[in-house]
Amino acid sequence: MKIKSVRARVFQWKGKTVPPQGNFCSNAMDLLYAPQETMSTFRFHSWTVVEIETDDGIVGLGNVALAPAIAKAIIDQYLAPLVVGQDPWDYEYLWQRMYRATHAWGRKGVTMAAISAVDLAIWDILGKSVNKPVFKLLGGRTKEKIPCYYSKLYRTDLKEMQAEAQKFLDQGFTAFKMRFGYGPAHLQKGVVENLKSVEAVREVIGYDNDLMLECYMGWNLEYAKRMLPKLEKFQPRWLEEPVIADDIDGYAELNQLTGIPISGGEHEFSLYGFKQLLDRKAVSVVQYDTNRVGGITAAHKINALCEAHSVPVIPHAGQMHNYHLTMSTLASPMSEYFPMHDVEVGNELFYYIFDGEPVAENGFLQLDDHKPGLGLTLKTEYLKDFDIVE
Ligand SMILES: O=C(O)C(=O)C[C@@H](O)CO
Ligand SMILES: [Mg+2]
Repeated sequence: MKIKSVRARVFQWKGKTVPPQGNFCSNAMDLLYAPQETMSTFRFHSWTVVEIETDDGIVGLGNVALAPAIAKAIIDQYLAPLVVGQDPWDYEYLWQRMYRATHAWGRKGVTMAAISAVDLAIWDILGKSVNKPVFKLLGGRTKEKIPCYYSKLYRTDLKEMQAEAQKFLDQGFTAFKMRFGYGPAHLQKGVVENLKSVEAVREVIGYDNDLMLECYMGWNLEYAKRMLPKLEKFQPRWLEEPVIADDIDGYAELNQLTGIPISGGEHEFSLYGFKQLLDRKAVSVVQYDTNRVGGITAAHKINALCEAHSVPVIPHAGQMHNYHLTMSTLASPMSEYFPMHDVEVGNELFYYIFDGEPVAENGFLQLDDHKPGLGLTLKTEYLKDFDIVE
């Protein structure tokens, strides 16, 4: 079997979006004076879809959400020529070819995200060519079904957050991730508001359900050191991305500071990036995203590294490319789960592009043993809401 063609298209959402609401998610731009709404650079309103066709007519689907137009350019100009004419079963060789050919300017960020999209499509081909789901090629079914946590609860009016938490508690979720709205720039009032929001959600879900706290790189070391002791009484399962991804020393200091585990990794890349995080005990939960970190080829290696370090892997974002990694290893106890809703930040855009995503039931997800490859197809229902750039 040989790769015949690589097609990368950018799906640009032009449908309805929920307008940004104030401080609904702390983020790295909060620490700067930013004339526009600070979360604007972290909205995912476009997505690049990669379709790789083989000489015997199998089409593999990959995807990338980070800087999708740039990722497409990297795929078209640099990565596609490296894989066309090659055997997709030589996936390690092809991954190394893409990684080393772009090493001078790649390694992390959008280049590794572009490599991930090509790698996902290759693994989709592999599964389809042997009529097996990808997780069966990685280690098989390690769980009867995948526990997942409800992830949204952006900072809005406290009563609205409580109603949202109650709605999904009633749907059987036993784990919830909420977002802080405030950071160092919002002074002591922001500290009080942050603590109020955690108290409000705990009031609804109680203490026999898990609560995870998301900072999305919006704090700094000094502020996180002030906040962590104040948060201990709420017994969070983890505090996520308190500082920017490059501040590994900051992560490591915070991870030893209190009994609250620090999580991160959705903005880290490659096996080497996670070796650094684990060697320095910077995180207690690893959260790579398989469409960023280097695809399935890289994520599978990182799963083994995490197993050796006894650090759990709970990939960022849910989505099918991550579910296969979680299903295939005991090192990954659960998945993140975004429900489908109106397009807001954009993590939910995946549902408008692809069919095949499992819907959570009572806080669990199921994968089909008999659905080959990643188990996704392109959805046609919302095509009118996208401009598609070839
Ligand atoms: O789901 C996460 O962990 C994210 O970081 C998503 C991002 O949009 C902030 O909520
Ligand atoms: Mg996150």
